[in-house]
Amino acid sequence: MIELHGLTKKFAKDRGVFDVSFTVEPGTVFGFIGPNGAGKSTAIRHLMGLLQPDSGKATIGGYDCWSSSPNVKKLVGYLPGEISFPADLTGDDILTLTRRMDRTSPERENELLALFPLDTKVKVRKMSKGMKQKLAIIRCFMKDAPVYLLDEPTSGLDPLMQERFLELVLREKEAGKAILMSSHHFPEMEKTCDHAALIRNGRIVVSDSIDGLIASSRKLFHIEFENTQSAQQFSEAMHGKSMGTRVDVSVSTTDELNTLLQSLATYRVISFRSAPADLETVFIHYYAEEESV
Ligand SMILES: Nc1ncnc2c1ncn2[C@@H]1O[C@H](COP(=O)(O)OP(=O)(O)OP(=O)(O)O)[C@@H](O)[C@H]1O
Repeated sequence: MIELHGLTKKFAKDRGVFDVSFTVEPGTVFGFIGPNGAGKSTAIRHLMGLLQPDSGKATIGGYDCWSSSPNVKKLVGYLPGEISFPADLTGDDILTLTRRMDRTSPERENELLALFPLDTKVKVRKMSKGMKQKLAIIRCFMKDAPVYLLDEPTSGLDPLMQERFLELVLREKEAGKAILMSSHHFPEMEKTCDHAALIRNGRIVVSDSIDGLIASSRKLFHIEFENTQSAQQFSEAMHGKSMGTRVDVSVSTTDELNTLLQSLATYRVISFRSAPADLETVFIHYYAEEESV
């Protein structure tokens, strides 16, 4: 439904997106992860027909996002990363405009207003960041679109609203929508996404199903030894991190795991715990590498 094929747009050296390809099928959520300035919004703006690629292409429902932009826009609910409603309009004004433009159903609008309560009489200039975000979410989902492009959708929302937003995304996914969602928030990606890709310096560096990503991640173990001397010895041998009698150590291959278990068998161990693998473990080191560049 959503397809990027070798999408390339160069703003400056290493700035932009380079040879980005992925597909989002109906009834699935695709997570787009990456450090600040990595190229997530640029890719999403191409899908909205707001930018013309230098090469490659973006299509939605078979329509080219640049040359058939009006057809694409009919299929898409878009939540931009930066909300910029006219400051002098009220929430009601914006919802009325949306109703007219997208011929939305009053039931869907009321349902969304019940999920994300909002004083719609207030002018945009007087709204908090979270209020504007709720208004943008209501506006985006009022359109019962087959495709949603969501750029950092939970930014500014409080935890209850974040939770409601995730429920809404899961419901829309059940209804067969194709959803692309960019975020820096790993737990919410893990709850909603079927597939995720990490983009860095404009290039996709990892892309897989969530289960595949987690299965391939480094496994972290917390081990408690009888004394600090054993902990230190073991930690040095296994390149772990020791804190008193405790050692944290991670492994990525079966060979490494077996070396760890063999070495451990020569010590008296008090407790051995494996930390649950999650998306954060998979991706966080890409963010750390970015910092050290
Ligand atoms: N119109 C533009 N002209 C020139 N450079 C741009 C333009 N839009 C984006 N860039 C640059 O392209 C790169 C990617 O920006 P983009 O906004 O896509 O990142 P992002 O992954 O969405 O970041 P964030 O997580 O901070 O929102 C950045 O280096 C940015 O400065």
